[in-house]
Amino acid sequence: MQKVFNNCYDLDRRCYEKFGLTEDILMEHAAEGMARHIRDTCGDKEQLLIAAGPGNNGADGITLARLLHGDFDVSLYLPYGAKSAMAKIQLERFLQLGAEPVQSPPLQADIVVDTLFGTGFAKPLDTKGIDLVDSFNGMEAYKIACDVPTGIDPNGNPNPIAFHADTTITMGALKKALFSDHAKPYVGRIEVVDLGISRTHYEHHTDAFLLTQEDFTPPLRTNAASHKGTFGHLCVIAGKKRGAAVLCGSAALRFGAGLVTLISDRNIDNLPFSLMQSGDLPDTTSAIAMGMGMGYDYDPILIKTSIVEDDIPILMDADMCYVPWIRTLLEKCSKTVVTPHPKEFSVLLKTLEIDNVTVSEIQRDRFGWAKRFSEAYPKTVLLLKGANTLIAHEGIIYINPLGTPVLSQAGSGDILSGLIASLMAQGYTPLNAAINGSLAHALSARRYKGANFSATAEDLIEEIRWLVN
Ligand SMILES: NC(=O)C1=CN([C@@H]2O[C@H](COP(=O)(O)OP(=O)(O)OC[C@H]3O[C@@H](n4cnc5c(N)ncnc54)[C@H](O)[C@@H]3O)[C@@H](O)[C@H]2O)[C@H](O)CC1
Repeated sequence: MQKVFNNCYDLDRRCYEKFGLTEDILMEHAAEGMARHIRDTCGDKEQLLIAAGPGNNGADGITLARLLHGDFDVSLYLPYGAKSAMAKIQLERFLQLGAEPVQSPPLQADIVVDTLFGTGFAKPLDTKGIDLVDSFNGMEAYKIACDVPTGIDPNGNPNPIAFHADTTITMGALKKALFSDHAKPYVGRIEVVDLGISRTHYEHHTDAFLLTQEDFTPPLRTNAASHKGTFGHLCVIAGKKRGAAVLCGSAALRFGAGLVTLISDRNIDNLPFSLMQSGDLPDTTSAIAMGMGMGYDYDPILIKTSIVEDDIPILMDADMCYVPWIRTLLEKCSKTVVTPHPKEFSVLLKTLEIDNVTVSEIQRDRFGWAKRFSEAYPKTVLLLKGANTLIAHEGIIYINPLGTPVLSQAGSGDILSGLIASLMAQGYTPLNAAINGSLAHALSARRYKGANFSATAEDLIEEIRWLVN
């Protein structure tokens, strides 16, 4: 897990006060990090265009121009001039080389480094900025963004457009803006550069963490004297669209639940042999999944009472966001996970009378809304689906950036529910179940070898068998 911050201004200040570093030292390391990346990965390329803005993001770029001048054919372009104190100092140092900034950017370059605006990006790009970013995006070049791609605002939204980076080299620590859904197409690969001090020392407290593959803890079986009851009994409520419950149950079984029963008052035809069905909740139930394909008029009487009385761990997806009695479960049960996509989340916020917001308002501030929900319902783990899935609990947010377009497929959400509920049935805490279920979902998609448009829900379930670490 890596720490993620709103921005680095407080961390920089702490560096000056606690470790006696200066802005100049930090900046030299920022630029040296970019220079190292360019030397290591672009040794065969010659023409380097650096577009530098007026502030310290631009100052990083001017510093980079000095570091690489002589080794590369450097064009330094300053469309807004050099305005911050450090930008002026760095420009003076650049001029001492006998070099000059160019008056207009070359039409083509091998490498384009965007150092126009970083964490100080404060208002929409003006026409000049839009035209520049647009022309850079159209170039066939290797594109590097310094800290944050220009145009991405602090909430991670292109405003109104953004630099399309192949790689973003971010300074000191990861920033939330890089992990919004809207920023995902723009950031490319993300690298963090140390600023004269290890990240361990540079980073401080935060409320957000980035999940990596190394965080994945699969439910490997270590108990040699086990039996099927050792690994829990998941019950999936099968409502109107029974296929959703079958996919959920099949994924849960594949991910290690000892027993999976579909609960329905009607016979379910063509059920896979490994899934059971029942009209009532069995006494051995160790977790419940409900909502997927359930419909909005499901009669909860019996089920709701047993869930609440026995405080059974429960995963709620999809249609559960629409039913007012979700509130009882969220308030009375101590182990709950809710897994909406943005539209369902908008409905859920309304159902729970937290707020009335549109899907696009949610998508423009996913971190903010996820945090707000988790503060209103601290016992519940929220998993907000998206290109970068967010998992929120007690105001802390975990980001899963590993999802791919392979997952944009009917049934994919039912599988995610099954993976998480399977772990809940096996005794994982709701938070660990949400984290590991979400990682398993993304890693299955990454393992899939077919064309990225071709995976069906069944294909994803097949991939689960290979998730050993
Ligand atoms: N630890 C670190 O992250 C370090 C980061 N460094 C770099 O410094 C920038 C942040 O610098 P700052 O001067 O605060 O902000 P910017 O350069 O991003 O921009 C500020 C500058 O731009 C003007 N401005 C803002 N938005 C717009 C706009 N849309 N149109 C026109 N002008 C705009 C604003 O008024 C200011 O003049 C960070 O990203 C890193 O790259 C340092 O290297 C130290 C360590």
